[in-house]
Amino acid sequence: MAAMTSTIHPTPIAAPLPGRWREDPVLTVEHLTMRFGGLVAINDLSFSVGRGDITALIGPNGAGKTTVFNCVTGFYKPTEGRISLRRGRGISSATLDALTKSGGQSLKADGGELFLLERMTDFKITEVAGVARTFQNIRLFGGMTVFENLLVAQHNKLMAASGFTIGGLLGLPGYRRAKEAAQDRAVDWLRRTALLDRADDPAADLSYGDQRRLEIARAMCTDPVLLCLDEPAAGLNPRESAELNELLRSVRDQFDTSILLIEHDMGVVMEISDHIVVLDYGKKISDGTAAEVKSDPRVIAAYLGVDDEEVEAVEAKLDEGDVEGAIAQAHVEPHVEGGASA
Ligand SMILES: Nc1ncnc2c1ncn2[C@@H]1O[C@H](COP(=O)(O)OP(=O)(O)OP(=O)(O)O)[C@@H](O)[C@H]1O
Repeated sequence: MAAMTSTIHPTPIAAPLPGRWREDPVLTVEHLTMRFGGLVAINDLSFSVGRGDITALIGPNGAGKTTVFNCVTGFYKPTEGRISLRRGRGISSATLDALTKSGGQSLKADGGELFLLERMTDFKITEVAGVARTFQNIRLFGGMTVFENLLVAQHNKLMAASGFTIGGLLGLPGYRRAKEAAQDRAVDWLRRTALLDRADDPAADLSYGDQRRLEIARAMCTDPVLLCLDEPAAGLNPRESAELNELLRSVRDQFDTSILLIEHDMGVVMEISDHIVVLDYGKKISDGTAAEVKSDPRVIAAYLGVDDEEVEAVEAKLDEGDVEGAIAQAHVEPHVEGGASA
C-alpha cells in the first residue's frame, strides 16, 4: 500500500444501525495496544464481536489484523488493554469491572461466565474460555488421517474424562462414553464439511480447499464460543470459496459459535459478514455493516493506497461523496460487484 500522507475528510455517515456487537457482545476489545520495541502494531483499538455474528477484521497488509488475533488467542500478551469474553447473555459491565478490579481471570455471574483473556495463557483461552483458531498457513497433522486430526483436537476433553489417570486404558465407563462422543462429533463434522469419504486418508493428501474445511472442522470439534479464522479463503478457487461461505453461515446459524475472521477476499467478506471492523496502521478506521463500511471514504482511501500525486483528485471526489468517481480516479477495480469496494 502506498503511504497515505494526506488527510481524507470523511463524508458524514448515516446514524449507525443497531447491531448485536453493541447489544450482546461475546468478545469486547478495549483500548488494545501492542508494541514491538518502537513499533506500535496496534494503537488503542476498541471493538466488539456480536454473539452469533460473523465479524470480519479487514485492512491493508501490515494493518495489525494478525496481531489482534494473537492478542485475543493469547499468543501475545498485549502491552495495554482489556479483552473480555462473555459466555452467556446479560453479563453486566459492573461484573466486568468487578472482575477487572479483583485481579482474577474469570468470574461466574449473571447466569454466565466472564473471562479476561489478556490475563490467561493461550492454553486456557482455548480450553477454558472456548476460543478456537485457525492459522494463515494451514497447520494440520499431515501424516495423520483426516479422522485422527479431529480426534486429536478433542484430546484434552478425553484426558479430563479419564481423570488424567490410566482410566482410558482401563476403559472406565466415563472415558468410554467421552470417547464415543468424540468419535460421533468427528463424524458429524466430517459430514458437515463433506469430508466423510476422505476420513481415512492422510490430511496432507487433501486438496487445499478440503484442508481449509478440515481445519474449521477441527476447530469446531472443540465446541468453541468464538471461532477465529485467519484468512480462511486464501488460495481457494471460486467454487471452494462458495462452499466456505456456506460452511461459515451454517456454523453461525446452527451453533452457539460466533466467528471472527481476517480475510482479504472482499467477495467473501461482503457476502457473509454481519459486521466489519477496518484497521489501518494499527488503528480502527471504520466499524459497521458491510453497507456502512464499503461506502466509508476512510476505508476506500486506505484500501486504494492512493499515490501521492493522485491524493488531491481522489480526495476531491470523496469530499463530493462521489465514491465511484474516487475509485475510477485511483484506477483501481472495485472488488465488489455493483458498488464500491472496501
Ligand atoms: N512478533 C513481531 N515482532 C515485531 N513486529 C511484528 C510482530 N508481529 C507483527 N509485527 C509487525 O506489526 C505490524 C502488523 O502486522 P500484522 O501481521 O498484525 O498485520 P496484518 O494486518 O495481519 O498483515 P497481513 O494482512 O499482511 O497479514 C507489522 O508492521 C508487522 O511487521
